Amino acid sequence: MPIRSICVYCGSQPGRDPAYIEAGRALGKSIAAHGLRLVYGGGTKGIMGAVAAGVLSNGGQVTGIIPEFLVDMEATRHSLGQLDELIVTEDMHARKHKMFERADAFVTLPGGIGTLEEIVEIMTWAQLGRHEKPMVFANIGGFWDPMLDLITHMREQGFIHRAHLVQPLVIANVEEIVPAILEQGEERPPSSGEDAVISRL
Ligand SMILES: Nc1ncnc2c1ncn2[C@@H]1O[C@H](COP(=O)(O)O)[C@@H](O)[C@H]1O
Repeated sequence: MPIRSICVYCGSQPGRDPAYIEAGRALGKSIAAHGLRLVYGGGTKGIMGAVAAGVLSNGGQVTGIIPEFLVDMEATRHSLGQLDELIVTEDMHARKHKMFERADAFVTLPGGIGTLEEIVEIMTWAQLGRHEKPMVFANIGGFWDPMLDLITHMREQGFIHRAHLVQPLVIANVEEIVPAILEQGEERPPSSGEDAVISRL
């Protein structure tokens, strides 16, 4: 499956550790350097803004997908105008579906409830066999460890069915994320997904 675009889910806030913003910028830079398009939620603040800035300042392409009601919560409409593609949707459901359609892979940086909901939905759709797109937890400073422990607990307790379909990569080093996705995209067709690239749950 050729990888042309990567959807990044992340916090609309910067978080406490400056490493999160740095990771956002570095991931954006890496996406641009590999000639891929960023698909994201259109936010210009927090880690979302850092990822988009990282892509744009390195000559990359960005699609922002944002529901109408969030546009006016952004700092300036001008900053949204800097994206090379802006899609305004009617509501959150349409936004998430459009992000899914437009992306060939998904990366989750640190974030809050919104970020959590987005990646959990994508994992749910993988479990249901709706897609085989690569999914990555960018485990900056171990941020996702509690979530990964919970998923392991669910699996051990027999609540994750078709577990072979829900095998996100867990990668702590931002520089390794895009290469790992590209490698999985090359390897993957049909029913694979069993081999570890970096580390899997
Ligand atoms: N200002 C915002 N612009 C775009 N999207 C936003 C904004 N604020 C929140 N969101 C939504 O929340 C997630 C990230 O949520 P966190 O709770 O900060 O993790 C983002 O993808 C949007 O769905």
